[in-house]
Amino acid sequence: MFILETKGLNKTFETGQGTPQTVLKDVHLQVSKGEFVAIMGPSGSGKSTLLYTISGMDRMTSGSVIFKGQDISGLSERELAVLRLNQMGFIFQQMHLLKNLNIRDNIILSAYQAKIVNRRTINKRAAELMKKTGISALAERDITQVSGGQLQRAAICRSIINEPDILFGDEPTGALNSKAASEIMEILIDINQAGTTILLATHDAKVAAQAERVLYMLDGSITSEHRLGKLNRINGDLKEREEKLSAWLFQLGF
Ligand SMILES: Nc1ncnc2c1ncn2[C@@H]1O[C@H](COP(=O)(O)OP(=O)(O)OP(=O)(O)O)[C@@H](O)[C@H]1O
Repeated sequence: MFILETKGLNKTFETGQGTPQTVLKDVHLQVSKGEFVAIMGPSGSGKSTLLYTISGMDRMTSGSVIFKGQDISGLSERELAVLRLNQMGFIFQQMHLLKNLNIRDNIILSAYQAKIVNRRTINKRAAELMKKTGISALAERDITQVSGGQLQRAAICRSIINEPDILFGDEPTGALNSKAASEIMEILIDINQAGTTILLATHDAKVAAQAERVLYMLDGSITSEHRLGKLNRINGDLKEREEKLSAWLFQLGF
């Protein structure tokens, strides 16, 4: 069963200089429930635009996006906002945490807004997530008083507090050193193994090698895909996966 499907998805930006730019071209994508999919491709190939369009943050020009059996192209802005709040999680670099709130309040804010469960449950869930991601001691800190890796952990807690069906990530480890990046990936894999579907864009083969399937985008289209299968954490086959992925990317000229 597909949790997410796009059919003939196109996105054209009006650039203001008279020449519209078509950034997504006839994208057909199918993501199964519980899958972990990475999107790679050169800078400017349309990875971020794809994530924004699929999640309804940006309007598609034509085509359709079917999420959990529902075509979301006809939904109003308000309906899309509710869908995103309740069923989707985002770890995007542009979506900063709020400066006037401490770490805990940043994490719980969207859950209070969603009102799916009561505040007591939300607070309990936030405490569990902070514990799991190792930031419990930082709950009261201002977001300017923690490291980039710690901030990213808080962003992850915030993105999953409403227990989304799907988690979108745009370079979720992009700004981090390699130790912090691999710790974040551990957390994402835990989330995926607990059942959340993950779709993330990355330039980093080490990150993508942990996904089940890697898609390659070129000039607005998905031109190729590489199936790696589920990561076996116990046997630690990451190095081999990374080598296979790098060889594939090399063939594609990446
Ligand atoms: N709001 C916008 N208006 C006009 N053009 C845009 C807009 N957003 C993105 N683009 C253009 O769309 C193309 C794809 O951009 P996008 O950010 O999706 O690529 P990307 O593959 O995510 O790149 P990167 O790896 O550098 O993040 C680029 O040429 C970009 O300039």
